[in-house]
Amino acid sequence: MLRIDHLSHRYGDGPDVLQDIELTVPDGQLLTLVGPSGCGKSTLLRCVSGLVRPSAGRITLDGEVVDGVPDRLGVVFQDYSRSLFPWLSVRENVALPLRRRGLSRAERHTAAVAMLEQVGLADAARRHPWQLSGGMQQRVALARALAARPALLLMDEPFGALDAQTREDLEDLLLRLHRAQGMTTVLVTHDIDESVYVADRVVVLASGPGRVRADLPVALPADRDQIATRGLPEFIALRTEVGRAVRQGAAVPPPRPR
Ligand SMILES: Nc1ncnc2c1ncn2[C@@H]1O[C@H](COP(=O)(O)OP(=O)(O)OP(=O)(O)O)[C@@H](O)[C@H]1O
Repeated sequence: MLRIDHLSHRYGDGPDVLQDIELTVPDGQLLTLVGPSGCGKSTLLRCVSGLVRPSAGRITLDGEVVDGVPDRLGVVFQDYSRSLFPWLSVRENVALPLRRRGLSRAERHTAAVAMLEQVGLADAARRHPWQLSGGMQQRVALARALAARPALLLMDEPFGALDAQTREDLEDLLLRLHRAQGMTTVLVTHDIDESVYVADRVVVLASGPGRVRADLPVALPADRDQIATRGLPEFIALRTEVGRAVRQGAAVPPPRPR
């Protein structure tokens, strides 16, 4: 279980970016985090990843205080072109984090190939990241994040740079992998439809300073389908509610339409 307890954060002597965040994420939940630009979503993710030490409060993962990068953590960021090592093959990129788990070279090889099969890229194992499309590179990044079977997966706008069709394919891939591995997942997105489509729960942050504005369970059938699910009245009602909470949570209200 991931627990965020009275977390506040400010950079240097600036104003509070996050204020008194309280969240408990049960094991295996897929939580999406949305909110107006600058409300502190990435900062919260950095705190959870142990990369940023919060100014106040604490984070625990399975009861242990997060005060550095947790062992059983996987991360995927938006910028796939910079997150993969261009001089390593796709398989070597995926196998790299497995070194920390003390696996032999042969075991790392086998685990990486198995993971690449799961993301539909077994045939690309010997290629280099720069020889792949953006969507394929992000599949590699996902395979690398999940190869070591993390307990916690953090994703910051992972599909933001992809075209609409590829984005939908990757959303469905994430759902499949999440079902297979059951890792607790926190995904930051700007896309309100995406935040509802992939989630078990949507948390909306308000800005100035960032705090929890809405915490909404997603009561949609577990089997999601890009066309059928998005057409359900429950989906449409929830995306409207999330959209409204995001707009109300912006520090500066958007201009009224003339
Ligand atoms: N390293 C930093 N030093 C100082 N201020 C920072 C730093 N990183 C972020 N901030 C500030 O903290 C606030 C929250 O930024 P953050 O990137 O966490 O928001 P966000 O909700 O992820 O934004 P966006 O949706 O635009 O990506 C912003 O005002 C930003 O300028």
